[in-house]
Amino acid sequence: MVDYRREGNVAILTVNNPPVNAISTRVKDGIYECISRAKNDTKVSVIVIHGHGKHFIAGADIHGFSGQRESSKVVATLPEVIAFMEASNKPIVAAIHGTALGGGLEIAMGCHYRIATKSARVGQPEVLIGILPGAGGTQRLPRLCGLGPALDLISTGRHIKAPQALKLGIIDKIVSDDILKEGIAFAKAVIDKPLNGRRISTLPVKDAENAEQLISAANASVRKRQRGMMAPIWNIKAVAESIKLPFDEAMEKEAEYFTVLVTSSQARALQYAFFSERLAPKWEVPGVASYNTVKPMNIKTAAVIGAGTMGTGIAMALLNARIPVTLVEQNKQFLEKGVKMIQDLYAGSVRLGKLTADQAKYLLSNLKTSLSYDDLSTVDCVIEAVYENMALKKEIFAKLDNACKPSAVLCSNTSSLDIDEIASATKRPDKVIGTHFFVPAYYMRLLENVRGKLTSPETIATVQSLGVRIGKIPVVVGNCDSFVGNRMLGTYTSEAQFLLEEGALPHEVDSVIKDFGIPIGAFEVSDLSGLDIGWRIRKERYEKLEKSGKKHDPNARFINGERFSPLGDTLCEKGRFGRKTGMGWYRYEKPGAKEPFIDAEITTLLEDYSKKHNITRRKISPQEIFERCFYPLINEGFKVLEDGIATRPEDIDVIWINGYGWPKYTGGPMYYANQIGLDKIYDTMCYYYEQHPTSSHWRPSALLRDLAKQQLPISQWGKQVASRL
Ligand SMILES: CCC/C=C/C(=O)SCCNC(=O)CCNC(=O)[C@H](O)C(C)(C)COP(=O)([O-])OP(=O)([O-])OC[C@H]1O[C@@H](n2cnc3c(N)ncnc32)[C@H](O)[C@@H]1OP(=O)([O-])[O-]
Repeated sequence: MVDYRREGNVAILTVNNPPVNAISTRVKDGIYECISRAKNDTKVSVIVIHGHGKHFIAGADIHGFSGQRESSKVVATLPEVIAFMEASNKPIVAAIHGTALGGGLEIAMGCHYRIATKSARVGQPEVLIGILPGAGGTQRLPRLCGLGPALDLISTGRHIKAPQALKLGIIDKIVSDDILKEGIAFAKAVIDKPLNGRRISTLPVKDAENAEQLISAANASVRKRQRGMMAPIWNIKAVAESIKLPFDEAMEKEAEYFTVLVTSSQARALQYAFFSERLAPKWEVPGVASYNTVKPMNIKTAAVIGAGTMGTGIAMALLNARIPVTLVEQNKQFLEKGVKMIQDLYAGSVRLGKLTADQAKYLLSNLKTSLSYDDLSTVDCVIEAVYENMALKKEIFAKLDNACKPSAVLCSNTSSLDIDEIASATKRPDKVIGTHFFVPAYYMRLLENVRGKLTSPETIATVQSLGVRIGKIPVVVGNCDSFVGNRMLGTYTSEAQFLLEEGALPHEVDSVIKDFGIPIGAFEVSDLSGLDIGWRIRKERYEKLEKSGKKHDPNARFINGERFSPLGDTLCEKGRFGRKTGMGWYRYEKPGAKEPFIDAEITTLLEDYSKKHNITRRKISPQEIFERCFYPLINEGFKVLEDGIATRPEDIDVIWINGYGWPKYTGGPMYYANQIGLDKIYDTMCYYYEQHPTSSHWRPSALLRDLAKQQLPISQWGKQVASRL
């Protein structure tokens, strides 16, 4: 785990714990033993510590916080090992490449010098997994780079690159990529330098005079940006101790706060989410294939059909990953508008300093445009992103099938339509797959990849690997109406509207949702994305219904015996499409404005609606709003697993965290269900099903019923689910 060798008078410690040199108990013990050996070796004058493989050290082993810990051969804890390193009379140099994160940066701060390659990144990301830098990071970082930057880095968990770390004083020098050679040379040059000023724990905290202001600004920022999360608050509290107490006493406080966090349910949930996000690309379709049995095709060029918001966003996601894109539209005007959208967004990134003008120019140079599918004969992959209309999509796929080379993968960005039916328009259904991106597609990390009945494992592997390449978290799901995310969302939006029929107002429902931690309420999001989008899909369904001989009544509160709320249609008929028309479930100052206001017209509309349908309006408690919005959603997640549409509960949680703003610190709907208790959810579902027998989303899932009896942790019942498929 940690190798020791000597080159002349330089002891070289190599941390070797693939894949990221995480600090397991054995790594910690190894470092302690090797430092002891170097201290005792009279031939050694200086010590270099570096990492084997791609990283210096990416932090403590996250498995160790919730799983069983290995027993330690040495008594020292990580903070003690770091103190032991700092106290060494032989200089220690941390030679950093890849990343020095969390405990990795804390170890580097226990060294007397830190050098790094230009591309190396450092940070204290513990907050993102619900804990704090409990090996002295909250005390050494403010001494090293100042209170302000330390509060920022520790409370946000963001990584910074070596040049910025150098400016902040976190590292001493940027060196070439031959990190070990550089480390040895640097070590030799500092052998005789005095160490007193190099022991960070002995230094005063920089910018301590502005402490009050900096701490209150950090707290205000956390309240705004990381609402509901307990770790950022405790991280700030721990850093604040650095200006109140001497180092050793502040370390005791750090340890105390660390214990509070590491045992919290938020930390467990965040760590579960960390591993779930890394599991998602490793797809598995039981009985069919999995990521480690199939090789993806290499996508060198791509095309996007449709230059609207979705199409341009997808094109940018591909361009950002250096994949040349041909953007196709049906007329010049739409195409020009789309290109302008892309140019404007890149110009914005340049203004914000996220890209240089040259980088933006380079990215745009990979964008081609076309009005003809004839230009797509050589592309490896096409992503269709036109509006949701089956006839149109089938027409496009038939044309693509003729225009593209036989090996090209054809993807649809549909958010709800049947992939098999789309694929049936082609002679290559094995190469057709759904790639459901989320708005804005260049930013949102989720990619829901929908496999059809005939989609080949190679096609699944290709879009999964493309997803990773363009910086997404790709999740494979099966084909059903609205797939996983939107299928579950359907229960939540329906129930939110039923609550309005019975007495709640949009802002009351939204505030319960936001209090739970979802950043935007159901009605706010509906106004944001536009009520007309769902209306168009529903109108297509009504037309289908009418074609099958059933007349659709616009006032109907039931469709095929199933409870339905026509409120969304009513609003659309009044031109209330949401933010874009300045009115939807809320009122806005003007079309396009962002801030929603409670609209008395909506209150009257709801009261009239309830009267017309003989519904006695009542005050609905936040608890009932919560259960009615979220329990059917969770239950639908179990149905999705039951149907084999998702194969793992972790995938559902990843979808909800990354596509729908589900608070990560609750782990996602499936993990959260376990925390509430599956038996409690099941009983509540039964209760509401009795009250609302015409809403099938209240019918409890059989899987939920079975699992409710067993009371197992999610990791165990997740395996049971997979073995049933
Ligand atoms: C008192 C103690 C105080 C200190 C606390 C801490 O340090 S807390 C820690 C503070 N540090 C952090 O929070 C850093 C967390 N890590 C990261 O941010 C990124 O992994 C990365 C930037 C290091 C590499 O990104 P990348 O996109 O190149 O790669 P990737 O992300 O896909 O990971 C590759 C594999 O490594 C695995 N794995 C990774 N890290 C850890 C870990 N610490 N542990 C265990 N495993 C870890 C990961 O699961 C995956 O495994 P798989 O699926 O192949 O079996």
